[in-house]
Amino acid sequence: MTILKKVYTLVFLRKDNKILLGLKKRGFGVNKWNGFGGKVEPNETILEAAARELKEESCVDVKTSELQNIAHLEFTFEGDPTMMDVRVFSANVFQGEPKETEEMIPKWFELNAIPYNDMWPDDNIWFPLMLSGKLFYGIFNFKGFNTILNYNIQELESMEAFYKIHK
Ligand SMILES: CNc1ncnc2c1ncn2[C@@H]1O[C@H](COP(=O)(O)OP(=O)(O)OP(=O)(O)O)[C@@H](O)[C@H]1O
Repeated sequence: MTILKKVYTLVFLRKDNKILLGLKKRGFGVNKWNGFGGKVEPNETILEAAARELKEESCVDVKTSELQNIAHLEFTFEGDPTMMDVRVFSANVFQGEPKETEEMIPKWFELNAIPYNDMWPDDNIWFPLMLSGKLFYGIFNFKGFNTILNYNIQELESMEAFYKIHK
């Protein structure tokens, strides 16, 4: 039974038909390529957390007004009562060049060369929706960290409308 919910951010930068991913050097998702993000702290908004985590992990600055919320993902892991509630954002306006940090090694990838084999297994399910500009809501139920027991994805008309009914 899911009884706890933790809110996370996940930010993808886009430039010239490329997407910025970071190779996680430690902690949850170590050795996987992913967007940049982490837990929302109690004293900040979700947008502030998204910009802060991007800065901490890649040294890139983004204005919160440039972050477009494109998806809501929910991850559960069999036997773990915590649900990860992940707010996904994309931005194509930002300041500074990505640099390696203690947490991530950043790299731009061509959209036809995304390293799905070295990413979370849910990514190759929902990246195509993100890359075709769709808004969506996905839930994924994992067994361990490599097996998806079941999932469901729904395309959305607008994120605002979704959050009006999904609190
Ligand atoms: C299960 N399938 C998944 N697929 C794609 N992305 C996933 C994911 N599960 C977690 N994520 C993302 O991974 C980051 C973890 O963040 P994480 O490093 O744990 O957070 P934070 O930096 O606050 O932690 P510490 O400060 O190290 O405790 C965070 O962006 C979160 O959205």
